[in-house]
Amino acid sequence: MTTYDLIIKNGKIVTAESTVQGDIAIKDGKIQEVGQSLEGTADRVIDAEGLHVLPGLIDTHVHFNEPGRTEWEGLETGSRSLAAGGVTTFFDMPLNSTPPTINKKNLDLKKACADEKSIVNPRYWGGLVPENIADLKELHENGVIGFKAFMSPSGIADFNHVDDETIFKGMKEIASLGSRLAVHAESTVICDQLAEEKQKQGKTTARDFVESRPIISEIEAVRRIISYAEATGCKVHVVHASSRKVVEVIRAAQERGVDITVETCAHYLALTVKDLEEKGGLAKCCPPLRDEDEVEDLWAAVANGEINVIASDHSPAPASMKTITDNYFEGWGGISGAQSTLNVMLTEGYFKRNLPLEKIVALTATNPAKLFELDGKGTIAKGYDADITLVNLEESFELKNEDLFYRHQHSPYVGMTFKGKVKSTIVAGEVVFENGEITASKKVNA
Ligand SMILES: NC(=O)NC(NC(N)=O)C(=O)[O-]
Ligand SMILES: [Zn+2]
Ligand SMILES: [Zn+2]
Repeated sequence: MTTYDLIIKNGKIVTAESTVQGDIAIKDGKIQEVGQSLEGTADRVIDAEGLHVLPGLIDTHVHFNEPGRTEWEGLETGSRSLAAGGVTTFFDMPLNSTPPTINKKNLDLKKACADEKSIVNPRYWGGLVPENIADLKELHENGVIGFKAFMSPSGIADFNHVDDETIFKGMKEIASLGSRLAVHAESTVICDQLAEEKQKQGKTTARDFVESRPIISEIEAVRRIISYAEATGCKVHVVHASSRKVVEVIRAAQERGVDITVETCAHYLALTVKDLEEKGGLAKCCPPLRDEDEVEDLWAAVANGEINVIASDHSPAPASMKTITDNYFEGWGGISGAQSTLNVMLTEGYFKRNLPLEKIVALTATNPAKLFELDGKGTIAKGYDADITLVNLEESFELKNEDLFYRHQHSPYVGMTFKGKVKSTIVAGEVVFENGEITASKKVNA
């Protein structure tokens, strides 16, 4: 009889294709067998009767800010929060860490931190900034997922946004490497001009801030990047699209044969301008939250297969930087949400809008694995990595600050009631989170 490290028995196994009751046998970090009534013994057997068993989520967009800005988050707290949220792999953004990931030396620094501290699988975006086109090749050779550029100011002094000339040159280089450019697509001209007008008139409410970063600003930047993609052949991934109107522009380009994909984030599907008004800085991000009709339209885009991936864009900061008294142009733009993506998708998607579980798995695990060529990840099947999360769909809970594993225990999702609770998260066969506790063997004393 075969001996395994772990057997997960009798769960409802969800993949992008189907949901089937069965067992999963794991050894040496890999899924060895998936099937009904598997034979064999194991060091540990988890009874998953009544639970759903999903591939661990792949969060393609987080800012963990390490090295250099761990007072905002860090790889230990950041990765723990992911484990608690059922996420087993993350792609860390090149900015907010200091130094930013814009050359191999800096990438090596970040890798060393993650190797020491992360309890889930790390991957890295490289940055494209006006100063580093000569470094892209080496970053690519050292395994970055792709390159992230800002088309408008990033809010971080050591990560400059790209002017049109740099982005064009960068895209030529990235195309020659066969890699992909991820863009923060907002128009500097539109946002800067509108913000200046508003502030001159003393208009600084949440609504004023949102109006200074309108959907057309995203559309303008996306249209420009599409033109450059068509001219250079560079593959493009638009991050955090806040509206279906942005997605429609991308769809039209896809239909012409442009290799362009799109991410949206849980907060654009769960929160509105009203939350920004009520919760203040906790709900401030760029592009900003939109109104309810936009949220519904974005869900329609999700249901219709128009979105490739859903990420958190976890961009945390200390409470002092998130406090807005009356000027919404002040205060850090970035949402703390890494722990809640699956909760949002289950509560707002599966339960409220009948979005099938299989689609949630596709958007949060299978699609990102395929798009970014992560071998052995993104589904539950023989030979794949044993990156898995177990969820109880019957359990509801109200999210409390003390439930959060972030360095700063705040989030616009606090106070919301979610249905569907993560019970365990397994990374390469090791249970790293179980019943509300981190159980990973990796211990960090930093
Ligand atoms: N420097 C950041 O972390 N920026 C992030 N901030 C947001 N989304 O508000 C982002 O992804 O643009
Ligand atoms: Zn961004
Ligand atoms: Zn981001």
